[in-house]
Amino acid sequence: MSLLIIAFIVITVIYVLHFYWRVRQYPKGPFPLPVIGNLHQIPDGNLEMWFDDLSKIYGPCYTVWSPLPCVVITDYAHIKDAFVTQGETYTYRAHRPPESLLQPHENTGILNSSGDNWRLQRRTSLKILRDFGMGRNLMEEQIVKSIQEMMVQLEKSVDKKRAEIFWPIQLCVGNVINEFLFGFHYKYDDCDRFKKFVGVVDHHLRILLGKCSLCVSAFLWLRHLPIIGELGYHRIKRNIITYQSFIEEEVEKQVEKYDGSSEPENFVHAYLQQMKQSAHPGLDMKNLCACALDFWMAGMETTSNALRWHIAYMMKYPEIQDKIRKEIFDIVGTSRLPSMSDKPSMPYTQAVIHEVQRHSNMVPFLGTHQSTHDTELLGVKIPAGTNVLAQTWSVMRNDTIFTNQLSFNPDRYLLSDGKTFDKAVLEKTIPFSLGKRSCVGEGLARMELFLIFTALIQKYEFVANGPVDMSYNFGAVLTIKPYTCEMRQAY
Ligand code: HEM
Repeated sequence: MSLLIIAFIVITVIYVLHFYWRVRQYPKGPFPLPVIGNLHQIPDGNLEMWFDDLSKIYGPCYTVWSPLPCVVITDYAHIKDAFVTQGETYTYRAHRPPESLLQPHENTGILNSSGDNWRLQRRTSLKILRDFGMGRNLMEEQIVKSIQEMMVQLEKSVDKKRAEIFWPIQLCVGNVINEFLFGFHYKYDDCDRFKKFVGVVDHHLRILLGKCSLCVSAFLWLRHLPIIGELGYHRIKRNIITYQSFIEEEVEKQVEKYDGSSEPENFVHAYLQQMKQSAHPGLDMKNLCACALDFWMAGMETTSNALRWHIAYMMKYPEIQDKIRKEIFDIVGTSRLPSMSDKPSMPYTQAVIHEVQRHSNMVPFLGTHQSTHDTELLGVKIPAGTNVLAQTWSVMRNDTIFTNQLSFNPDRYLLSDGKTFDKAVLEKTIPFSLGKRSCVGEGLARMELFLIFTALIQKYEFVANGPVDMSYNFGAVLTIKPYTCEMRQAY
């Protein structure tokens, strides 16, 4: 018995010494405890604020033990050094739950894959996106079609004194992705299936960041325990399985329809054509489904939520709303919808879109990047295999290039002529991240934000029903709380 106790003490001492030896290999952060790391200090919500507060104590590069070591970087210089200057070193993702649960097959798709397969899927998807954006610009046509349907819906069925614009915007953005991926639109009066899966994604983004999932991520065996396993693993997995089957059904339908050689009409067709033409073993059905799932997941909540933020800011700052509408009327008039060819002539509107993205700061930190080998970040040693979490929220909130950072001021993006963009300010506005893993859908998202936002402002004046509440729900995407508004005809 006493031998067992001595063995236990010796093992514990070795473990503790080894743990603190490891702690010294990483940038200094809040003091971690053996086994649990900083888990006891990690707040249940608003992680972005906690990370920001820590950066004021430990600087812009520090480690949080969750209980796995995670290096947090919170300023532009470190993010640029990691993802641009040393881009190749930080392209891997951490292959652990909860992120890895998104895909039914390991290392498939774009969002959570790594290495050669990530490179292949990203390259193929970007090629398809580019092909659809060229020539007659299918992407713009699809967005305009979705806008027209949304406008009809807003005109006929919404109580304009207390309008709820949540679903019209969601369906408009959802239909753009759906049309791009699978070539069909949901009808406004027949979209229960769509609503069900939006609910699944929304739930996923909320439950993803809980403490239980952090524990399971560090100690995989915990998923077999009753409560922690349920909260940190099984409920996330169950939630996402319904969603995966929805995507697989839609892909299947397109596979049956497409002959493999005619002009592709949507992403699934184009990917099938690539499979046939290149015969690359990495281009297969598993990866096709995984990419489609990533696009649905990454492209819908972000863009629809961004548009809801835009309208909320317009209600809070009616004088800015009027100024945009004046620019729209001057350049586009009222007889047609705004188009992408109008964009270069509308610097003020562009400045407002940049400022909404900066100020709402709705993607607080990026998916985990992992270092592939021992390296240094601006002189600080980072061991191979370290998870790096970049908090772009802090850059866009604190960087001194943004004078009066907390005020909402679109003019900060324009030089005194009111037309030329201030490149230094733009450079640090990074809602889509930087470098090799930056957002694949950035071009599409920017097009949607411009076309949908300007179409809404052209047609309606949005007036708040009472004080505008700019608070948000915390999650992987910071979502503005649901609101109603009055919609007055603008012309
Ligand atoms: C306002 C809208 C959007 C914002 C703010 C946004 C932001 C981001 C951010 C911050 C990342 C993470 C980059 C990193 O880890 O370094 C990302 C990745 C990604 N986004 Fe977006 N995104 C938006 C819209 C879209 C759309 C419309 C699509 C597709 C149709 C899309 C597809 C993706 C994909 C596939 C990735 C993973 C890239 C990779 O891991 O290589 N996003 N996005």
